[in-house]
Amino acid sequence: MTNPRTPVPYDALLLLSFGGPEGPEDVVPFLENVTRGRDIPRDRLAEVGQHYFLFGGRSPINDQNKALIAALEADLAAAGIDLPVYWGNRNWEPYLVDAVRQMAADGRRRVACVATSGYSSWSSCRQYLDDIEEAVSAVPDAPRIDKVRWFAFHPGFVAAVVDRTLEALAALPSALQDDARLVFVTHSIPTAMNDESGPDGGAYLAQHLDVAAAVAERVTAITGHARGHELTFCSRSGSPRTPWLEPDVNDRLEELAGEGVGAVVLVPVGFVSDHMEVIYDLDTEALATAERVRIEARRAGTAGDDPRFVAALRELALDQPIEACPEHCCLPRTQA
Ligand SMILES: CC1=C(CCC(=O)O)c2cc3nc(cc4[nH]c(cc5[nH]c(cc1n2)c(C)c5CCC(=O)O)c(CCC(=O)O)c4C)C(CCC(=O)O)=C3C
Ligand SMILES: [Fe+2]
Repeated sequence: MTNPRTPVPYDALLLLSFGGPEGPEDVVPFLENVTRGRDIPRDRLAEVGQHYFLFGGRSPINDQNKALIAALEADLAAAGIDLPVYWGNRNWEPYLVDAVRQMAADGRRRVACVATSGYSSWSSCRQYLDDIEEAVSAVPDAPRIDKVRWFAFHPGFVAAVVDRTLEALAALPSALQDDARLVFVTHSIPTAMNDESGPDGGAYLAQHLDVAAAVAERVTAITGHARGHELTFCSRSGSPRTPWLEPDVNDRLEELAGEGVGAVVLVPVGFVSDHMEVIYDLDTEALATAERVRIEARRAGTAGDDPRFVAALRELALDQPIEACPEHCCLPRTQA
């Protein structure tokens, strides 16, 4: 049952995501799933648990994925493509393995997959490939699943982030808008993980710098005003002895205040929806830091279910055969 409108014989689309707790009783088991086999100190876990409890024990990520799926279904229908969309997560229900089981039961043979993570690295790409391999090997007659590689360079993603950035700029007091600095933010990862990311290493950082520069350039062209931009990091975890990518967004805001910067827009370019890392680490923590150091700050939205981003995901999945990552891509050197 292949689709005449797609050049590749995919018979389903799969959205693969992180998953998040639905209520207070889910928080601890969710965190156990996320950190199984990882070197995360106990007090860091307790602290992250508190972030979830502050929001009633519930992450917004599942609702955001439901909205993205509805938008994908509408986009496919408008493009005249008759393909079912399935959903599976790494760390919470609905689990990937159950989606694979359902696809097998429905007779799907070859599936195009997009993950809610737009950059290369073990955490943001390779781990999802491993999840797919594990789920597929656990299900008899599982379909073949091809996952889209890093996608944040896509003009549809960039256009959505540009618009969210312009909206945040416009929400600043008008006297501060022209000089507001664009502070792009993404999830920190261990520097070793960055060194091993992509086919040649260093891809996680390089990709973010490229996408941030593309967004800043569009914002300059549209507003007719060049403003400084830079990349910062949030959500550092792991052992304090392990180096992670820096500067932390909070530390950088303090420095910017010292340099006399009066206004910033935080642009969460590393994330595709306003999930917990965004509503806690940026909206709760970084915006409080900005207030303390007397910087006027606004947080730009994420691509979310912006129609240009949704169309980009459809194009990336279906317009040409999905190219597999090279064997050694994003693998720790000891495993490569
Ligand atoms: C690169 C990256 C992304 C972006 C790409 C992508 O989206 O995939 C991302 C997204 C997310 N991370 C999330 C949550 C968590 N990440 C953790 C831990 C970690 N993340 C890491 C990296 C990333 N994470 C790393 C290197 C660790 C250390 C442990 C390890 O080496 O694996 C922990 C454990 C506690 C802690 O250590 O902080 C939690 C709870 C949620 C869900 C939010 C919600 O519920 O709304 C989302 C979308
Ligand atoms: Fe994470």
